[in-house]
Amino acid sequence: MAQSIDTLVIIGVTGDLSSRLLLPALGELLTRDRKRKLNLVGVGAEDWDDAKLIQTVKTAFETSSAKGAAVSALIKGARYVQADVTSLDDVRRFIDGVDGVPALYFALPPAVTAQCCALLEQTGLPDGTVLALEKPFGTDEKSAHALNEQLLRLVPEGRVFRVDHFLGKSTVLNLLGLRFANRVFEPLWNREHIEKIDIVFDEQLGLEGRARYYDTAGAMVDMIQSHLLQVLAVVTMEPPATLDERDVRAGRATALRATHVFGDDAASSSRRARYTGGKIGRRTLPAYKDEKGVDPAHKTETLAELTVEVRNWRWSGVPLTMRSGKALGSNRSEIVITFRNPPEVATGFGGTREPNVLRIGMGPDRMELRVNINGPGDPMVLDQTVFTAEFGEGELLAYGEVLSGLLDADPMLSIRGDAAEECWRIIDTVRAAWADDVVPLQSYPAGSKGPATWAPLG
Ligand SMILES: NC(=O)C1=CN([C@@H]2O[C@H](COP(=O)(O)OP(=O)(O)OC[C@H]3O[C@@H](n4cnc5c(N)ncnc54)[C@H](OP(=O)(O)O)[C@@H]3O)[C@@H](O)[C@H]2O)C=CC1
Ligand SMILES: O=C1O[C@H](COP(=O)(O)O)[C@@H](O)[C@H](O)[C@H]1O
Repeated sequence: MAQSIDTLVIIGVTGDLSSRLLLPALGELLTRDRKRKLNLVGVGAEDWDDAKLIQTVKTAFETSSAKGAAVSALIKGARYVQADVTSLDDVRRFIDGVDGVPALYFALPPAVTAQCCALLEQTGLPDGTVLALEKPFGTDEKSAHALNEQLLRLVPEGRVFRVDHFLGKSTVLNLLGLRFANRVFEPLWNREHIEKIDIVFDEQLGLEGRARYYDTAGAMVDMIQSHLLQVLAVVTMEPPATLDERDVRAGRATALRATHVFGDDAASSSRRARYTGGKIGRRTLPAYKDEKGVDPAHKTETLAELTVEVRNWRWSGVPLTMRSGKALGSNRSEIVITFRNPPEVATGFGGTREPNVLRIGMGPDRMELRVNINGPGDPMVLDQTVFTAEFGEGELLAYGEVLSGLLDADPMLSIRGDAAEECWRIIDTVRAAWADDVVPLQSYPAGSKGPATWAPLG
């Protein structure tokens, strides 16, 4: 812990992200770091007061069993400021009231964040201020670039945190150790030995009342543009010399710069679909188009798939497919690495010819390696056996890792500005093809595996 922030200002503290994800993770972090001294200021448009904020913080902290000196001190001093952060006077008021060096966490709709940042150019910021912005960062490559320029007028790059909580997931962090601290995987981690890589994030969750945001985002922007491309960057990056943010972020950004839609053909490399009514366990879900707040004219996809390639010596020609969707029959969150078959298997062997497969689960955090061995019974008949390892849960929730980096001013888990733009560059041609209806919007019943014609991944 190398604390450099005195006050965490959560702007949009009355919203879902703050109460469901940020505050519980903060409680967990303060439970671990008992010596951390942190003030909390909540900013929101709602007519709340300090007592209401404190009650919200306590309720959120209970969900992560937060306790200890740092927790009690933060709760005692928590302060609420009612403000419309698109009003210059209101922004000036809450900035002037901040003690010490602040981290401003924008837990706001992205368009409101951009408006607020424009006003901060007029008010100025205390020395050392750190800014944390949620995804989606911009709405396309051009707007992400403009937002980067705007932020750099406020603070230097090292103090801008473009948050992607998937980078804080313990399995994604474990990937660094798995890849770069072992002799057995890295020499095989290339086009000579790997046939394909699939990164899958299927959810049973449906819209969950998030139409205001999701109906203009869809699965491609909500999950692939941000989270899954970041996972892909960690899977495909070159070994960093150190875990310093300069090496790790440069490694991820370089991998993303080399990433392109497979064959530059958005039509054959992407698929999209939207759920119709159905049952997930005991829950009955209406069709997405009938959910409250949805405008069917947006043709928002709730399931997206995209195959890309990383154009460098290591990965040339290897298809990397990302898929994410909502209202599916089961939760599935994993990276699946399928190896090429051996060049020759001795004549005389019977049994399986399945390839070696490495599965890395992103919750539950586990690893599974499938290998062919002379199994029980006839020794000339090959069987596939599975080595498994439980990674165990990380010390902190993903947002706890993110907040820890933010409060200690270590941007290793933050997306560098150029990388944020690259992620839009990668998907922008696909979104244009979808807008032109080059790729049909298919459908699948809620609770199913997706459209019946889609081949399963991994
Ligand atoms: N919720 C989630 O699971 C996740 C969210 N995110 C990202 O986090 C961000 C916030 O999302 P989420 O919390 O879900 O959204 P919500 O709509 O639940 O919360 C946004 C908050 O911002 C407040 N707000 C809006 N305009 C203003 C304004 N002018 N002045 C002051 N406060 C304002 C809203 O207040 P009011 O309701 O009164 O308008 C609301 O409390 C988004 O960028 C989202 O993509 C990222 C990962 C997960
Ligand atoms: O950011 C988001 O992530 C969640 C999934 O993340 P998890 O940490 O809850 O597993 C996803 O449901 C949501 O749509 C998306 O906005």
